[in-house]
Amino acid sequence: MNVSIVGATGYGGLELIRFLGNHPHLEIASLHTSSQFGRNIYEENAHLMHMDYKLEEIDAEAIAKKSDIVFLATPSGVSSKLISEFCDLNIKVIDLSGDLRLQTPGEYAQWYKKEPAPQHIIEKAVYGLAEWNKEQIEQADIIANPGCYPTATLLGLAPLFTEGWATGEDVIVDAKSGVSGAGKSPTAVTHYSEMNENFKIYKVNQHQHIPEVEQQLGRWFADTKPITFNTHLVPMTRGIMATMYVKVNRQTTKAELRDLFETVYANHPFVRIQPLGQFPSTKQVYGSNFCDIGVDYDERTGRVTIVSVIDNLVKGAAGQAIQNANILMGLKETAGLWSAPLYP
Ligand SMILES: NC(=O)C1=CN([C@@H]2O[C@H](COP(=O)(O)OP(=O)(O)OC[C@H]3O[C@@H](n4cnc5c(N)ncnc54)[C@H](OP(=O)(O)O)[C@@H]3O)[C@@H](O)[C@H]2O)C=CC1
Ligand SMILES: CC(=O)N[C@@H](CCC(=O)OP(=O)(O)O)C(=O)O
Repeated sequence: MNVSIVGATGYGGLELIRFLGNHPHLEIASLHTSSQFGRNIYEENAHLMHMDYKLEEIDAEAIAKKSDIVFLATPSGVSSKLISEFCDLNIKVIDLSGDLRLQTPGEYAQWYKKEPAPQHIIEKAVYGLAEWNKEQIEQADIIANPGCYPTATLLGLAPLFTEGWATGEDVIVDAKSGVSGAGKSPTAVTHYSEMNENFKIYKVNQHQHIPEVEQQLGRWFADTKPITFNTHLVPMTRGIMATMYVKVNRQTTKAELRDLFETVYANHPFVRIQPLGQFPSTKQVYGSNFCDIGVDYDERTGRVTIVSVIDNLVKGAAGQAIQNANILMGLKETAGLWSAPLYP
């Protein structure tokens, strides 16, 4: 089966190329750019010197003739425009941006400060949280790949919200990301001398992933109230850690809580639950599609602490997009993705 990538020169696109290069069933048919036509992908990306792909312009009809799936690894505000061109063609679309995730266009305009995609397209898009929406993903024509922070957050909160443990109130998410989460172009916030030996909070109570997390929590548990969700930049290249604090509607024990997580994710190979008393670090998932989760119950406060880590570029972007492509094409979910994290 053939796939094409639009936005191939960005971090998400490059990570798609890295994994697809080893995929047993998906083959890269073409790579597309809005600014580097005719150049070879390795010219600015020396780590791909063993590959030979000319960057092509973005022509939806030509892409649909070559490929079964197109990945849009483009900034928000771009897919919302490109998507219409692909919609009437015989090709599946997996969008890595935030453009198709929010079902209410007004909410997208409010949080992204951009024009939303057409309503009929948003309605067709299936939210690609691969562990939870598998049946819908199998039938989808358009997949909205989840954001990096929402992936770590939702996988951590899902057992409580789907199994009737959540009160729906007072959820606090304290999340941190490596700098590659901000994409390839350096900015005044992300360049070396600003980020090295620094630690920053940003978009306080205004992060665009807040409505995405609340939307999915509300699907699982209708009485979900607004969450507190804040994000920090850490001077590392990859990785997200979301530390979450949640009140539950029962007295429990650490062991019972861990059993819940273990049971819920028993058939989901990419989610690994830590033994009791152990908590994950970002390095243990580096370069991989795993989401590792540690849990604890604080008897003094009645709060649950959940720590969830992913690699933002893999499970948080390209890896989950390929996992979704696998589900969409009826392949084994782990195809092309079953590799150990890079360590140390
Ligand atoms: N980085 C991360 O950890 C994550 C990113 N995402 C999302 O994935 C998407 C890609 O992110 P990322 O790869 O980090 O971003 P980058 O900024 O690294 O890359 C984006 C790419 O999009 C292309 N592009 C820019 N403008 C246009 C345009 N007008 N039309 C078509 N293509 C364009 C550029 O390539 P060229 O100039 O060659 O066209 C660029 O290389 C974003 O929406 C991001 O929010 C989601 C989860 C995690
Ligand atoms: C570290 C960092 O800056 N991360 C970005 C993630 C952006 C992203 O993935 O954007 P969408 O998913 O909304 O398209 C941020 O916090 O905005």
